Amino acid sequence: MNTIPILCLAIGDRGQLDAAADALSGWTLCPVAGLSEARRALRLRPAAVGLLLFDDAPGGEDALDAFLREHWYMVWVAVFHPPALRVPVWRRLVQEHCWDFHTWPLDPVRLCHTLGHAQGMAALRGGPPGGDGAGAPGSPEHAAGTRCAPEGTLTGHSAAIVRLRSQIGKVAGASAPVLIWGESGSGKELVAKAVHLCSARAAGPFVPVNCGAMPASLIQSELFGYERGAFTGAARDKRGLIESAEGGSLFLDEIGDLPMELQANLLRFLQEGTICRVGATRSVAVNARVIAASHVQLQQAVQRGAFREDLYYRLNVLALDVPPLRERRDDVAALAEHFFQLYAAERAPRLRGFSARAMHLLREHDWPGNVRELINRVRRAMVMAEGRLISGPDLGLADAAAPPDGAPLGDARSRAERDAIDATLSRSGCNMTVAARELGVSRMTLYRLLAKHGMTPPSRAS
Ligand SMILES: Nc1ncnc2c1ncn2[C@@H]1O[C@H](COP(=O)(O)OP(=O)(O)OP(=O)(O)O)[C@@H](O)[C@H]1O
Repeated sequence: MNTIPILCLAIGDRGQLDAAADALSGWTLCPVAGLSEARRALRLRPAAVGLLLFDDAPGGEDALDAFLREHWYMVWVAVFHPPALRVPVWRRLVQEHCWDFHTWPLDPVRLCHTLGHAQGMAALRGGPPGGDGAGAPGSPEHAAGTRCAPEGTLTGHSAAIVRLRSQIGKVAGASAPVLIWGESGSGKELVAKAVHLCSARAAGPFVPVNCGAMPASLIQSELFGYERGAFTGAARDKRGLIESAEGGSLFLDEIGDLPMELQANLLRFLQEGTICRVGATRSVAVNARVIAASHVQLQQAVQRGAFREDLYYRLNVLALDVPPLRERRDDVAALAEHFFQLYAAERAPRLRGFSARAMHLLREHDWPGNVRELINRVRRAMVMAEGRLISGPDLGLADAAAPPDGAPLGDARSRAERDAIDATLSRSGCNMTVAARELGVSRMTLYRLLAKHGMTPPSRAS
């Protein structure tokens, strides 16, 4: 008997449930007819695999589409009569949401085989958010005897994200500093929060500090605090951000931007667990875990003499790499759907989702601004779209013009990127902030792109 439950959902004729039960006698099925019953059943008992049964020409494809989007983390296997697939909307539903399909009448041996594979697939994905998939019997995390960051904290089910979730679980159980590397907008802060939330410090504070955004003149007093009279204007004692992370985690974003003199103070804190407020004569003990992040390889900064080597080794005990979005294209659809739901309040009421072409273009795009760029494009499209489905142009993703004969694809992409930057900069009056926002990337990324294409940054301040 296979005891892992499979949701068996009949759309249309309820008799399909009996036929499925006959074919799958050794399985634990949760039979439901219709979407309301399915939602109720999943609330009571989450399932990682669903069998979707439908007959010839069922109605309600919009509601089913919404239901399947809501339960995107499940692995779905469809069973239908072949004529149903002559209806384009049903063909699209199966194509978009189902991992495999069978046709009536059922072949029990083949179906058992498929469902076994579907369960294996579900275990790899980590299972339902808040359900018993992540770390559940049969899942890789369970086999490895480790905790795993819950799926809800990081959307995606690509192999890279499944691996990252498992690494977060392991790192969270330790107490050493963590160093997170990843391109701008790839999700470093989200990963840092996941480490904190999965750790024994979850009940304590998570204090983020962007070392790159703080003026050098303020950063020492902000981080370490000060005593009354330490400098003009210091009318009373003030705790710094490190002290306010007591019992929790201190997230130092863009650690590579920390001025040299403060790197020494941070090193002392990591070695001794104490800090000295500005103007103080005594040090105070602080119990906070340091999680640092950088979008530049710190080792190169060490070689340039811009980052202390001893601090680098002290921080680089547990390292996590957040892969850029272009290296986990399998996550793009799930992320786009996630943000579509997240910002549902902003969307035009008639908007139902993404066209298949838009999804294709999202998957093909190179995402220099990573997940942040995806958020910006989806939010803008949700406001600007005029049809029922978001199209490629709504997302600012037009089909790339065919490259001239013989031109490699890389050249065409590069030319299109350069043209887009050029046009946006001139539209924005050479304002880097406005242009970066319009392109859906950070200012930092825009500067990097300009350097990559040998373009000169505009001279006016922005
Ligand atoms: N896997 C994910 N699932 C859901 N949201 C994500 C995911 N990855 C990133 N995000 C979202 O994308 C945005 C950018 O992520 P985040 O701020 O963590 O990136 P970052 O690498 O720290 O960026 P920067 O280097 O610019 O500081 C945030 O709104 C974050 O919530």
